[in-house]
Amino acid sequence: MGYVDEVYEKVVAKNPAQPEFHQAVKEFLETIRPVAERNEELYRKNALLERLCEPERQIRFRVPWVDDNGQVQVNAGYRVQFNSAIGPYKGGLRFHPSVNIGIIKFLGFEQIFKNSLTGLPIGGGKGGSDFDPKGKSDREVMAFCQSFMTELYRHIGADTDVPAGDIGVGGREIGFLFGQYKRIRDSYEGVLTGKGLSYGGSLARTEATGYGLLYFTQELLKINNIDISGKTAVVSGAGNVAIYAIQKAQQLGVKVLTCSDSTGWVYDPDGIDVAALQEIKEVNRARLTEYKKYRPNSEYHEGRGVWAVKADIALPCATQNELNLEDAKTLVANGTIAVCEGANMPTTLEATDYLKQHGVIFGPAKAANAGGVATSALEMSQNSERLSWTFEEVDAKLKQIMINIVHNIDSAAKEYGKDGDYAAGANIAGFKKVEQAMLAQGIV
Ligand SMILES: NC(=O)C1=CN([C@@H]2O[C@H](COP(=O)(O)OP(=O)(O)OC[C@H]3O[C@@H](n4cnc5c(N)ncnc54)[C@H](OP(=O)(O)O)[C@@H]3O)[C@@H](O)[C@H]2O)C=CC1
Ligand SMILES: O=C(O)CCC(=O)C(=O)O
Repeated sequence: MGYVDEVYEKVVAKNPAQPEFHQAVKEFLETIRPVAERNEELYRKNALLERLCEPERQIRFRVPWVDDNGQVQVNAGYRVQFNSAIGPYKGGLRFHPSVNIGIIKFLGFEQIFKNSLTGLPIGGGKGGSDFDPKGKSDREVMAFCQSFMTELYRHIGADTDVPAGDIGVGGREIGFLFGQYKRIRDSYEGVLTGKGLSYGGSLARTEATGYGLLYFTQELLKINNIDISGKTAVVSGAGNVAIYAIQKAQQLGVKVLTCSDSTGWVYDPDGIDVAALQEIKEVNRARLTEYKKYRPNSEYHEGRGVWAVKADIALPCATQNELNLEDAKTLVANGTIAVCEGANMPTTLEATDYLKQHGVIFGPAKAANAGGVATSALEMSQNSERLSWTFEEVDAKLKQIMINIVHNIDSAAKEYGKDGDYAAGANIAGFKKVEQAMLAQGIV
């Protein structure tokens, strides 16, 4: 048994019943195996991989709040501060009933390497709660956010840990969280990103993850001598990432045929109408069943099904493990040329292997969706210098960051004899910088 296998076994033994965390660690360790073998003595002596897989700090706390009927409710809150070797902890907050410590740890672990790939000085962290904002009044969401921040504030700060949004946490939630932090700390600082434009937010942060995904996909296809323009795409999700991925795809000449939420999915043969989607999801917080009212030619189906629609490009933008082996087989049978991940870990390990074995260009999440956190880091820069950049400035920087990521992961894959394996390239390139910083900083 080699070093990486030993480390994986220890992680599973020390963190029982956390399948998503195990999956993320396994995917990472398998792909950096050649680097670990080349440096085995050094890594073993410094327990480098063992330290990398152990969060620097993890916090779980009670979040009590009162609902509109006067009933007290209790949720669990989490923040996992995974690795600060290259900068303050940075990563989103997820509010969804499925949240548990294993989910937050997988997300925090991925965030370490994603943030490294951006080239910006940000460490990895993630947090959230099993609170479900769906169906709650604005007052209930505010009560929850205030209670959540009443504990979280003591662990975060502009130079310590800077949370942002993720599933279930958008502009409304960030506003309530920021207001409570400022009130408790009496400090107006860039402690959160994804803020509103009137109180320190950055232009283009709302669009950044989706736009970045498309800049990444465009460049990845380009280095494979394929022009993105004129292609068709299937997208899953109908939230922040999906909406702006669809918008940028259309600007680049791609026809997007589908989107989905947790109850069903839409097929629109004329291309998804982004304005309709924004009104349904961002303004009305409604279900996709509404879409047909805007587009009578479209179809709505209950359940899941977007991967069965034939298209050139697949962009999973909803949640983890939403694209399984059967879906991968369908995509290959349909002649899909590329899968680029907007969501975090949306493709199962078996599906990823199948896609790679069948020549599908695979853009892994930690590279493909890094545009969101990269733009968050640009928001931190603007907050530090107390200036705001124009949309065009931020968007141009975002585009260049995504182009750089494509070339860096391509070179890293080639350097270790894994030409075209961009998942390996992303893990290796992201890891190398963190590894150097950890070794330089001693045993901490
Ligand atoms: N926001 C960001 O900047 C970034 C987000 N990501 C990742 O992108 C993904 C989407 O995030 P984001 O768009 O921000 O989140 P949103 O909450 O805005 O949207 C999430 C979308 O995915 C659907 N969804 C969520 N959970 C499930 C589920 N269990 N099964 C089926 N559908 C589901 C939601 O449907 P419904 O409304 O019905 O729940 C909704 O359409 C996540 O994996 C997130 O971690 C990655 C990088 C940055
Ligand atoms: O903007 C951020 O800090 C984090 C975005 C995020 O949650 C992610 O990259 O998964």
